[in-house]
Amino acid sequence: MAKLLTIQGGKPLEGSVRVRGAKNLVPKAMVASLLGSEPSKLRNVPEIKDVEIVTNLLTIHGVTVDVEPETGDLTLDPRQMRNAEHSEIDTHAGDSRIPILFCGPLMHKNGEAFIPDLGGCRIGDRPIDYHLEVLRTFGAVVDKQVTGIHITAPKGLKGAKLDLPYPSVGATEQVLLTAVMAEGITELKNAAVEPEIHDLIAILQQMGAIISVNTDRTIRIEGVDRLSGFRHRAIPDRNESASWASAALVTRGDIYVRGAAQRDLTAFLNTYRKIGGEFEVDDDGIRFWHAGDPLKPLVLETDVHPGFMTDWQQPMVVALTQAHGVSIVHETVYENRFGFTEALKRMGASIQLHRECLGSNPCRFGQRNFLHSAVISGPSELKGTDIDVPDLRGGFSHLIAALAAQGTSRVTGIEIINRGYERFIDKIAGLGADVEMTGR
Ligand SMILES: CC(=O)N[C@H]1[C@@H](OP(=O)(O)OP(=O)(O)OC[C@H]2O[C@@H](n3ccc(=O)[nH]c3=O)[C@H](O)[C@@H]2O)O[C@H](CO)[C@@H](O)[C@@H]1O
Ligand SMILES: C=C(OP(=O)(O)O)C(=O)O
Repeated sequence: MAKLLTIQGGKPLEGSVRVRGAKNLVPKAMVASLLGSEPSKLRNVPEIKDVEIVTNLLTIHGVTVDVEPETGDLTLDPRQMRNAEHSEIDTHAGDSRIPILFCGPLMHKNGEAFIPDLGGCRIGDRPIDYHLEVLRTFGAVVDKQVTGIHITAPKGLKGAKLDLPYPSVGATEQVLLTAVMAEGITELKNAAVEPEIHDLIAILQQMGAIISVNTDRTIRIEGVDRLSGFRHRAIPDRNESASWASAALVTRGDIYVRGAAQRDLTAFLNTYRKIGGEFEVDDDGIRFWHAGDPLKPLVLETDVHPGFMTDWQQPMVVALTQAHGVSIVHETVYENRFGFTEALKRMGASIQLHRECLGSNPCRFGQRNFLHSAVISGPSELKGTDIDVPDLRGGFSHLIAALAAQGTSRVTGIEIINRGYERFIDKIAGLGADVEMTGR
């Protein structure tokens, strides 16, 4: 029988949760360890599915990965690295987006890479054209095959002048992980500058890389012949922190998020204050709570860093269903990130989706046929329903809507949420939620 989570809603979430290393950094740091001639140690690693997937991928490439789940200490030893069989790699097709980042390290170390079809949240087309274009500019030869891509560098990888059409996080990481050991200098314009990118740069610098970041989104990398290992504590997961903050608002609760870092949440905290949420920062985390006054509607646009992160959008939309008035959310990073609102509407929320750009940020989706703006009228009384989780953040958003709703919700597909939220059922139960898991 498939796993089923039954939620009796209507109780405020109250108490404390711990957030560990960022889902959007930890797997990339693990990939970086491939570049080292010595073992690396990563601390603050959460027990999430994406870490398990990358552990398996590294293991089949001969890397020894030792994990202490309780302390979150991970040791990665690449000294026996080897090429993996395509059939072994194929078993990870569709699991996550991380395999595409193996290209540079595997080409540097093994002379070739085979990358399976990617997974990740279905929130848009998510092409990899920028990745392939930058790899080709470094000198790679890309052979698209039926089950993935085979990539080689017969003449070696050489530093290049690159300019991304959009500041893609993944493509920036692709450049970093390839350029650090490419011959000569790489200059990347229009790079992503998310906190997770800076953390990856810190890791690569520890390994011996030479990387500078300018204020104009330009990153300059001087290739080196050899990298050693790193010892690093992963930055906390700002997206999980923001998710719990929204959960406190939606359920009229009070949640202390141990490990949350204010530095990486500036845009989120500004929005949280505008909607009427309260927060208090201390040395160990941030307390988030609903102050009791009616929540205020907002006009919000997602953007690349330092803007309002797209991964915060979905839980925040649930909070906006409880605000008094009309809110507008313009999603400018992914063309199709409002699919999760269908279940919210079934729960009683009033949300209309629009193809037009309802905002002032230049957006790539305006002249195309994508429902990427939402108008939310609140407050709505939410009622429990049956839900099948569509994607990671959409799934968490459905959970918090169900926790706030009157009545019972039955949620399937919750495994998807494990990709980025560590022990989330224990956490919501610890915050006082009335939940029951059945099935396996
Ligand atoms: C594992 C991970 O870290 N995932 C995060 C990462 O995803 P990811 O790195 O996949 O996201 P990108 O920043 O690359 O994507 C941003 C936009 O660029 C487009 N694009 C990207 C690459 C490409 O080759 N061609 C192209 O058109 C995408 O379709 C999307 O519209 O950054 C996103 C934006 O902050 C976050 O939402 C994800 O949580
Ligand atoms: C979109 C996300 O992740 P991924 O890129 O791994 O699909 C996310 O974390 O919200």
